[in-house]
Amino acid sequence: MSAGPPNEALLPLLVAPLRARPGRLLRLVLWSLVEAVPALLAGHVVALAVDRGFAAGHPLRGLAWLALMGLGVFAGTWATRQAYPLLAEVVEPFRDDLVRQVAQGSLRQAVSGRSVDASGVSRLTLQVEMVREAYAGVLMVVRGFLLTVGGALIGMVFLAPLVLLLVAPPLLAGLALFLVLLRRMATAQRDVIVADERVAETVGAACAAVRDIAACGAESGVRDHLAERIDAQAAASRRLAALMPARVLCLVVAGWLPLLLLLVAAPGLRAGGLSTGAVLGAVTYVMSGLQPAVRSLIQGLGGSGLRLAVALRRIRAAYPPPSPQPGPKEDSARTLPQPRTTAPTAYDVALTAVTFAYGVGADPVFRDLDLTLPEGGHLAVVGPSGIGKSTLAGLISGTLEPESGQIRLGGHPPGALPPEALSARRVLVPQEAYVFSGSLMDNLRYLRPDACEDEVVAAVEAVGAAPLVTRLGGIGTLIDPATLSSGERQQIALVRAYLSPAPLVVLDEATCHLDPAAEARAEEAFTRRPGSLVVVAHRISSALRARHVLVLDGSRVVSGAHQEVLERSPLYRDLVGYWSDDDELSETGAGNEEVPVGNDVVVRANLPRSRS
Ligand SMILES: Nc1ncnc2c1ncn2[C@@H]1O[C@H](COP(=O)(O)OP(=O)(O)OP(=O)(O)O)[C@@H](O)[C@H]1O
Repeated sequence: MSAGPPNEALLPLLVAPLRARPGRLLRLVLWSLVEAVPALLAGHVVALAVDRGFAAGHPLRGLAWLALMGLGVFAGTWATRQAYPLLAEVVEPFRDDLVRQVAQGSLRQAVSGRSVDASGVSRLTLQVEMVREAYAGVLMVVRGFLLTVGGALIGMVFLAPLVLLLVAPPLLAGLALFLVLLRRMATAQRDVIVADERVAETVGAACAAVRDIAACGAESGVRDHLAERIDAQAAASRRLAALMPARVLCLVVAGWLPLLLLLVAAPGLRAGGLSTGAVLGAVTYVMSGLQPAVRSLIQGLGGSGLRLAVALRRIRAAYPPPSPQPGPKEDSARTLPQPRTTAPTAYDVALTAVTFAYGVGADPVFRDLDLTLPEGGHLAVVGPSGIGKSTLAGLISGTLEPESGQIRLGGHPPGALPPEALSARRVLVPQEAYVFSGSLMDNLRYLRPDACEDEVVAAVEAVGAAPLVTRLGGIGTLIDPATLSSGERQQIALVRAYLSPAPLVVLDEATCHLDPAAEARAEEAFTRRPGSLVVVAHRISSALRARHVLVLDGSRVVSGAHQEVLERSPLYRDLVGYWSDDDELSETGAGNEEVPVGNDVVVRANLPRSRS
């Protein structure tokens, strides 16, 4: 999961749910205006009650004014009751949108061959709940602040405009101070969450590997590593805690300083002609309006607001919304996918001195590997089981990062490309195909939602999945992945990849559950598809179809055209020789099925074990 927030402004994100529901927003504003009545009237009513009632020797009249205020409070409370359900109607769809975003982001990662961190997904869904609560809290606090402070300031304008000069400057200064502080607190809060997650990650990994740690005597190393992360967590928490007292300063400046100035200036105001009631009314506006509103704002934004900002940014960073899909193409272009027109990005592949190992201390699967695949290339990767074919597919596709060396996909490190840009360049179909519950149509065009029905049908035909689609009941049918065989799932994933706009297709034994004829049909379709093709060969026939072959045989890497590799690689000669020596099988071509390249049957094909 990404640790840092994207540079995305939060305000538009928070305002968008309100703007998306203008009717509710209007009703909310109207009820809020009614809610503002007590804040607006408070100072005036007190001034009238004092000047015309209590101070003028008419206590009953004074009480009557205060009773009028009671009516205003009652109206405000009734309006609050009406406004709450409207707030819920804004907040709940906002939560639904976020959940949808997390679910769709996970799906996109799964179908494009990226591994999905299940615990990360569950952490994020918890964060969605946190965002929902915090968003509701922030809406309440900000709305309350605007109503109360707005009402009090307008009330003061009508009561005694001079008072505003004493109240507004410290109020604005305190709020400005708080905004500056809020930015620093948001950064500190994010650091605390990231540090928390790092501790959880280390503890989780250590618990899972406790036997290995004990067996290797690595306890002290793990302990030191964990201690480092706990110290970092404590330091982040201390940094956040150190900022908290500054909130009090903001409250003092924005909430208490206006009151102090008012009290100090009271004799002068009285001497200038302001009545006792008006001075008391101004004090009421500050004490019962401004001050509580400022306190709620500072506490609310400093608590819920920070959680909202950090959690929302992390969700957006982990699962950015998909970029808008291009509109449907002209009818004449609907029969085949057009990768180069929909994704006009470069997609040549270049690996330079790439070294990769699974974990520190493990033997590298590749050391100083160089490989180039120009745009439009067709490469088959051949080698015994466990030699690194899937690892190579992962490196090319950006699901694995090299330990050293460079990988470039269209000139960019694939692992560093944003998910959308990566999906626009390449599609990886792993051995275990991913199919989700839903309509077959949604599954097939998941990587190209704008594909029209003709395009989907053409892709189904091309890949040879028409009998499967007919058997399932047509492309509109709902499917349950659990009822599909591995081969059927592979066919669905192959059509999905064929339809995708990505010009580079990486098939990692993606046809291993198909029979040889079905495999040939699918692979030939991808060969005709515009763009590049990398096939991790399950059968040697895949290599015979490719323009270039890369043989990984443990001690070295041999690549070139079929004939060239045949001359240079004994392993490749063995594989192809076995295939062509078997007359009965070679006549039909179905013999390919008997010479799998990438699993244990290789041993039975008389390949020396030392080569693997
Ligand atoms: N996630 C992993 N963690 C640790 N080691 C791994 C991991 N995945 C693969 N390996 C190891 O890396 C080496 C290369 O594996 P890889 O899956 O790339 O080989 P392969 O040629 O694709 O094999 P196969 O044909 O059986 O799929 C193997 O020794 C394998 O055990």
